[in-house]
Amino acid sequence: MRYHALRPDRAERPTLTPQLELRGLTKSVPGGRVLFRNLSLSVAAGELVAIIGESGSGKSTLLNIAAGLDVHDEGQILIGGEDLGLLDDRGLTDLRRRRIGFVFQAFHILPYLTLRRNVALPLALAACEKSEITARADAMLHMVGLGSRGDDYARDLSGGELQRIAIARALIHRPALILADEPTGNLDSKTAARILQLFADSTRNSGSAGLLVTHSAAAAAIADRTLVLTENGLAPANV
Ligand SMILES: Nc1ncnc2c1ncn2[C@@H]1O[C@H](COP(=O)(O)OP(=O)(O)OP(=O)(O)O)[C@@H](O)[C@H]1O
Repeated sequence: MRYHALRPDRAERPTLTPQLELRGLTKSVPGGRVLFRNLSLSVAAGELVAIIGESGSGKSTLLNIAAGLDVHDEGQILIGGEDLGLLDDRGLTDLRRRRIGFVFQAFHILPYLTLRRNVALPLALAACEKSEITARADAMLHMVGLGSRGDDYARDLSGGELQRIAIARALIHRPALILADEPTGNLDSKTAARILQLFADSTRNSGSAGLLVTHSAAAAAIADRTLVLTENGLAPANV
């Protein structure tokens, strides 16, 4: 278990407004089974929190709830201080585009687009100038070590390269919150370790709050805090 006190660079930082706040969340699934009750969590800008837990405990469901993609029974979710419960469908969609980045295990990268266009997709939806989109996409490709490959097609990439593109795309619009669901599940352990380090560094450098669901001890070790999900909410994990 790592504590902030072990990281002087983080301990000296002034307290920041949490980018993600979950307050008293309860979620049950059809049939009445309660996945978790009264769950609370606060994640600051630049902080990376790993969530572990048994298969079926509700980790992916929790990420989806944090993004407003699934509904909860009770509780409140704030992203960058904005209360999701006060938004209609359109407001939620807009908030997701502006403030959230996703990295999924299955990548969701479009094979017949170039790497530059894949990475730039969140900006295209935000209606930026074309020159700015290209410059920012190229900067993100550079950050993930694929700076010379913007014109290549995603269909030609390896699993590790695809995951780097997914990270670049998730961060390009400088989201308040980045959510990652088992981002290295398909990768060999050496590639997974590199991708995780990249994910952690990029999240911290972008000043995003990161929430990472994982089964991997290596992934948990790279986070600032690791929490285990149970029916009673989140508790510090012994890793
Ligand atoms: N809409 C739903 N209807 C019925 N059951 C659901 C629904 N959504 C989630 N569940 C159940 O809730 C449980 C939690 O699922 P979830 O995918 O969040 O778990 P997880 O912790 O991410 O699992 P894993 O580690 O295996 O990926 C599962 O048993 C799943 O079948």
